[in-house]
Amino acid sequence: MHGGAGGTVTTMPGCTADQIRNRLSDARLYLCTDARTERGDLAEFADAALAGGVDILQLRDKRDGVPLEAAAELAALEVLAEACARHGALLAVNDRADIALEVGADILHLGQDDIPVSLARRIVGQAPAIGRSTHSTAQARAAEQEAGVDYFCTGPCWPTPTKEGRTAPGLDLVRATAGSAPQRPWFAIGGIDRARLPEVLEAGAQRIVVVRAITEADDPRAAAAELSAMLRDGDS
Ligand SMILES: Cc1ncc(COP(=O)(O)OP(=O)(O)O)c(N)n1
Ligand SMILES: Cc1nc(C(=O)O)sc1CCOP(=O)(O)O
Ligand SMILES: [Mg+2]
Repeated sequence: MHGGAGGTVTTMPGCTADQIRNRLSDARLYLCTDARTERGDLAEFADAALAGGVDILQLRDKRDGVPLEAAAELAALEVLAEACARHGALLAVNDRADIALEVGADILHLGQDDIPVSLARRIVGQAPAIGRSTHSTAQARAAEQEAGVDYFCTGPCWPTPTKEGRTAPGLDLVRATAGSAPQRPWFAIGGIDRARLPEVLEAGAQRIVVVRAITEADDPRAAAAELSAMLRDGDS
């Protein structure tokens, strides 16, 4: 899918733009993980989550809202790039187009307060998919139409300590988005776990993003496998 093996992270030929978008369209389970610096088990954790069925893996390490320094982010992404390559999953970078370009990421994720999509495209080129966070029906509609955007997320579905201070539009935004039948893939995010997933599916989402439901699980592989099975239950 992407480069990034060995002592330094290098940009290598990855998937074509079409291959990335096909895999994105098939994806159901998207995980954001921190670098697990204290636990020191990032490679083992990533292997477990991906073996359980995670389709997209993003590095999102923001303790108290503060992102990792670039060198630490590149080192963690090298580990995740190798894991994604082992499992055929998509690697996503959060916020930073320069780092996405450097590691040959499949996906760059941008929020409402991040750099404009048009600028990100000039940096990363056409191949990587770009995703957008949305928190209202107006933002979701804009993300569905904005040039250069390949998928979007709606949330938070529930208030979450992972993104403190963000007002939750709740499942109403999921229902409204599902009702508008977007042409681009979209994911529900925020406070989703195994117990709440049936409500999210009932509201009309087919894809989800999670953090704690897998990062804080005693058995990340089993947690991912359970979510993945529930998400794919309706697939033929
Ligand atoms: C897949 C995915 N969805 C949403 C977010 C949140 O992005 P953003 O609003 O820019 O907040 P930060 O994560 O950057 O703090 C995301 N990272 N990934
Ligand atoms: C990173 C992030 N973005 C959100 C958004 O609504 O855009 S909610 C969120 C955190 C999701 O974490 P958890 O699964 O632990 O609740
Ligand atoms: Mg962001």
